[in-house]
Amino acid sequence: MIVEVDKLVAGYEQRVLIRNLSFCIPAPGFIAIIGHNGAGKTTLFKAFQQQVPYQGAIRVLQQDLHSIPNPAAQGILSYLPQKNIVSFPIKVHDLVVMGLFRKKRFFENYGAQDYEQAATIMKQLHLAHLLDQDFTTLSGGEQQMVWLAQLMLQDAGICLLDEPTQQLDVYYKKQVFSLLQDWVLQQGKTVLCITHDLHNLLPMQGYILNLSKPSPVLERITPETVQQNQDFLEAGRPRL
Ligand SMILES: Nc1ncnc2c1ncn2[C@@H]1O[C@H](COP(=O)(O)OP(=O)(O)OP(=O)(O)O)[C@@H](O)[C@H]1O
Repeated sequence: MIVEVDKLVAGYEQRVLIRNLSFCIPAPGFIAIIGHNGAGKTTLFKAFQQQVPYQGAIRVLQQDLHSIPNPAAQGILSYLPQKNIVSFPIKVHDLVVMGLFRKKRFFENYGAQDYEQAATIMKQLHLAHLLDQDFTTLSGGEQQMVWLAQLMLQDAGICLLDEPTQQLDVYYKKQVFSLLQDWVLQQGKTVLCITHDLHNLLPMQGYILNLSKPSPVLERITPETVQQNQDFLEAGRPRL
């Protein structure tokens, strides 16, 4: 079992957002996590990172997440947050290369080979022209692509992506979903991706987990399930 969520209950103080959520991902797969604003999608990722208290269990590779010290440093989990702000000038290649952090000792510098790896990833994403630019001068969408490149370099088995296509134009949205599909099918990664871009899911192989439903379960992505979930979300928001 790659990921197993068992009777998960999580939220903030008086407000329970995730009630008794259970699902299993037995083999590498793509899971689109959808739901209304405030449904608890990011909160689910926070539970994966032990940033909110929860009841129930989250197991990865048959191990309770509570018992794995720093899963990011071990290459088990990587996480791309919704907002990732950098407020100081830094070259794009210096930011991307940091994806190799777990292969470095504290204060060890990145070398020529590391920068080559960073450049290769950026070429794969057709973003090599940005390598030498100051990250803070890039457009929101370009910045998002750079974070994805850094996450690719981390090379973790399970990737948690919080709205990775939020600021992207239609071309890049399509590219990113196709890239995520390649991560799963060719590299055996498991990708949990929060998204509001339901129509981009149509060509994907994988599952939908709709956290706005009263009892969310993994639903295989088909034109019918995408439409059914779109209709469900458009029909109204649950009362809080
Ligand atoms: N630290 C916190 N303390 C109290 N409430 C919080 C905290 N963080 C988030 N919330 C609330 O929990 C609810 C769910 O937040 P969450 O970020 O999980 O939603 P989401 O499904 O990811 O939404 P969106 O689609 O808007 O990103 C929101 O109403 C939010 O205001």
